[in-house]
Amino acid sequence: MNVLEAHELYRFFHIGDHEIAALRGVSLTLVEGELVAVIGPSGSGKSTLLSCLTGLDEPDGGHVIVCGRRVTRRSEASRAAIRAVSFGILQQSNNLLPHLTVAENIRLPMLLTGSADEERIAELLKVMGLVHRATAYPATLSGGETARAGLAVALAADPPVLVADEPTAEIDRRAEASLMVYLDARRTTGKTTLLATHSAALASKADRILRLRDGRLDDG
Ligand SMILES: Nc1ncnc2c1ncn2[C@@H]1O[C@H](COP(=O)(O)OP(=O)(O)OP(=O)(O)O)[C@@H](O)[C@H]1O
Repeated sequence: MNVLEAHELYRFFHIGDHEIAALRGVSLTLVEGELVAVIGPSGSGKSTLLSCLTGLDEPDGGHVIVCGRRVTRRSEASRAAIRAVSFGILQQSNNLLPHLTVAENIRLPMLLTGSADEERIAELLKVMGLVHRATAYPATLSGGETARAGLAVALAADPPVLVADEPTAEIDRRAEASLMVYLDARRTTGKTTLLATHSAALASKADRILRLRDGRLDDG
């Protein structure tokens, strides 16, 4: 079953008279249980693509469908509602709310989609090596801890689609290995994952690699 579809996405940015075509007609389809990696040089449009897919950004052309619902051309509130139930998102900038502790940040996506599963919170804290930081606030975390906490938040609600921008950029080997175990487990339960990554190790675990160049996908 198709879980995520993008049809002919275009996104332009303007700086003065200069136009940047960040996405130029990107189409893709992800099915249940697929782990797909998007790779491409810096500036090729990976982050823009992920933002448009998850409704964090609105493309200038084309449309996106997740779990049978259109994401694009909707109000911000309705995009946010679809996002909460369909996506776990890890962005390059940290996705932690500053006034909540690590454990509270992990609990929040669960509360938004149902109820908090304290066992799962404990497991995510353990897998990400954050048990001792459960009651810490984001401002007091190291870069690696912030990245791992962000991952735990993205995985918290066991979302149908996990979309992660450079999930291993700031984490060590052990955390990367834990993440890979988690991603494998998602596959076997039919959950879909889309990663933008520069990590060859991570991309090699994917079922499929999509190559982005100057806002267009090569055949992968
Ligand atoms: N808000 C914005 N305003 C102007 N230009 C932007 C904006 N966001 C992205 N761009 C431009 O769009 C292009 C694609 O950027 P994007 O961040 O999607 O690339 P990327 O492949 O994710 O890069 P990286 O691997 O360095 O994170 C780049 O030329 C970038 O400078």
